[in-house]
Amino acid sequence: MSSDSLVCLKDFEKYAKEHLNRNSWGFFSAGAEGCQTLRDNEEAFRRLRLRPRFLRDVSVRDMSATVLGQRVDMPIGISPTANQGLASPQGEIGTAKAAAQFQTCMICSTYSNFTMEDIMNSSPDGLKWFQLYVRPDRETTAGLVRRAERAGYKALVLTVDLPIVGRRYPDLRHGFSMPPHLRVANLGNADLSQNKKDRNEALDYGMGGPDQSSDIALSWKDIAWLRSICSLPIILKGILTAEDARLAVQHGVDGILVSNHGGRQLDGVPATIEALPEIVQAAGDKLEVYMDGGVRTGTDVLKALALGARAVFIGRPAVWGLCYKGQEGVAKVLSILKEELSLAMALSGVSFSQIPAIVVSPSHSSTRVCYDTLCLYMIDVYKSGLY
Ligand SMILES: Cc1cc2nc3c(=O)[nH]c(=O)nc-3n(C[C@H](O)[C@H](O)[C@H](O)COP(=O)(O)O)c2cc1C
Ligand SMILES: CCCCCCC(=O)C(=O)O
Repeated sequence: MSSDSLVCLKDFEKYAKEHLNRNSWGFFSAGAEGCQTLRDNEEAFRRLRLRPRFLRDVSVRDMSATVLGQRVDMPIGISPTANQGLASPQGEIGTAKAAAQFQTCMICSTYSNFTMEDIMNSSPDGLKWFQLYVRPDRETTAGLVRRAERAGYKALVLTVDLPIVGRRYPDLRHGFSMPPHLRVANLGNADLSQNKKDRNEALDYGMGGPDQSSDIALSWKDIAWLRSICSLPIILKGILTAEDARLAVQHGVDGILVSNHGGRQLDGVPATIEALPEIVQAAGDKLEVYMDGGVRTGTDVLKALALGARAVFIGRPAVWGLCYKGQEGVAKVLSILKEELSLAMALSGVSFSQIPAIVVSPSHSSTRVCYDTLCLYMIDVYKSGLY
């Protein structure tokens, strides 16, 4: 299949579905339980409408942004996904090189198949953050954090929405297993993947089972502990409410990545694009807010930016690209999204991807966002009843 025939991210999803085996496709595509949230992440974008403005000279569109003081060429980064070796032998190294090629941010999972050092060394000039799962053994966790800092990662992304792994039916039905050639590289191949027969132990990660791999007792006080062992900025990934956003501010966190783990954890939580506005409002100018979940087109990116995200991240679409052609496939996915964002900006009269000010008006049925000194209205059709 030539790359010309894949023109949108959904084409890459189709390709991955046709080419991955059941084990890998099941792992990458799964959502939790009935997959309400998984579906809603994409559908909620479709419920939003853009109000374009014209005659605004859109001949130059600047898509660059800064995240925690670091410049990126576009406000579209790559979220952490475990086990990218299931999609391509290039694994996380292919993804990292593509992200560096586009001068954008890649978040590397604790559960990568290459070590964080190998990933960094493959593309040292690209901006990388390290995603952390806090393990019950604090010494192991501290070791990961220190290694990430030493290797050159610029932030710690602490995932907070996975005290226990969600119930994902495909993994339960078929018994997810890691092929023997892949390893959980950062943990020296800790026993996270041994073809367990017991379907209740789902992902072989031991989550919630006897060999628990994530610290279920993790709490707000541990932010101070993390701060005490490293000097990297801390981003919380998985926050979905204004209440928790306010706590994040109180605990001196540097950023929030609004996420529902791609619909893989608690089914029934809001789509991330719906959760975003209350978090942006609660965070004010105290910390940076990013989002992921269901971003599939340039207009999705524009909607998230208009609702106050500083940048968006993609999870599965990068994996689909990787499956298609390794680094080249991920680069193609990024180039499509970038091109679509550029087009969406031109067609809506927007010249910059950074938002100087946000005004959320609770009394109004729409959320009013000052964008590039213009006003762009995002109308939630459910709330407004206008359509
Ligand atoms: C196969 C897969 C593996 C994931 N692994 C991780 C992980 O290791 N750490 C993490 O914080 N989030 C992980 N996530 C969640 C993603 O970081 C991200 O939140 C989600 O995929 C975004 O939604 P999208 O796939 O619709 O873009 C994973 C998601 C998928 C689909
Ligand atoms: C101990 C954590 C296992 C999680 C595996 C990776 C992940 O986040 C996922 O959604 O899958």
